[in-house]
Amino acid sequence: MHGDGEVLAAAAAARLITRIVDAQAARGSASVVLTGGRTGIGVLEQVRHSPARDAVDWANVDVYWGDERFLPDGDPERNETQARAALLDHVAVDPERVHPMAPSDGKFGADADAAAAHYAELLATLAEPAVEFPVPRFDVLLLGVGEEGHTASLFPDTPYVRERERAVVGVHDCPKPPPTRISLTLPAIRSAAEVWLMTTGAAKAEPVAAALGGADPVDIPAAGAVGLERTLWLLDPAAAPRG
Ligand SMILES: O=C(O)[C@H](O)[C@@H](O)[C@H](O)[C@H](O)COP(=O)(O)O
Repeated sequence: MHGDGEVLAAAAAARLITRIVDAQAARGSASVVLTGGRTGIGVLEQVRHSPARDAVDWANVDVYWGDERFLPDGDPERNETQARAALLDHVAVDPERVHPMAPSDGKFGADADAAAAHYAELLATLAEPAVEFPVPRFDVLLLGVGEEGHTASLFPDTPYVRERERAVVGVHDCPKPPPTRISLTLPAIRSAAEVWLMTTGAAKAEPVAAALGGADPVDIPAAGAVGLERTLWLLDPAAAPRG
């Protein structure tokens, strides 16, 4: 990553470190939901390179994923593999508190729906009692944005972006490879305290403008990604709507 993309990733990394430190000061721990894609992984790399990363008590960070590419364990295209290489392998996270989505050669084999249901159960188990939607408190949920407006692995005009009941779904026939994925749904995403949408480049200007302009999430899934307390768009100049 270089140029404006790198500046954006570094700025987002600084914010992320601050957000985690603040959550830990308030509650003793913090929970972060990671995303895939160049920007999301670029931010994790910037966290790794930041001297301020040592202000975080990494053993008290809960790590989740907002979506995963349903591929074998260790596949270089898995979001988990990339997040570990970018950051998690370099800080003292507690392995018990890192919650990747299942790979396609794990306990559920090639059944992405079963793997998704299992992740939903895990989230429900870790949820605080009496929450509206059965997921843990997420202090910050990171997302990227696709050229056609997808976010996490929720693509336009699919049953998955319309899902209302389940927190996690197996996603099939995705236009962006690989075709099979696992994703949090919009209700799960909307249960996060803060949702940060991060993207760069002119190719993203259109979906960003549509989402900020109040598009229907069925057409532009990123438009439906809203945090309970805050929704933050972190953009470089090329992706930002022109005033
Ligand atoms: O696993 C994935 O592919 C994603 O989580 C996906 O939603 C990604 O964040 C966007 O497609 C943006 O990706 P870029 O930052 O690479 O454009």
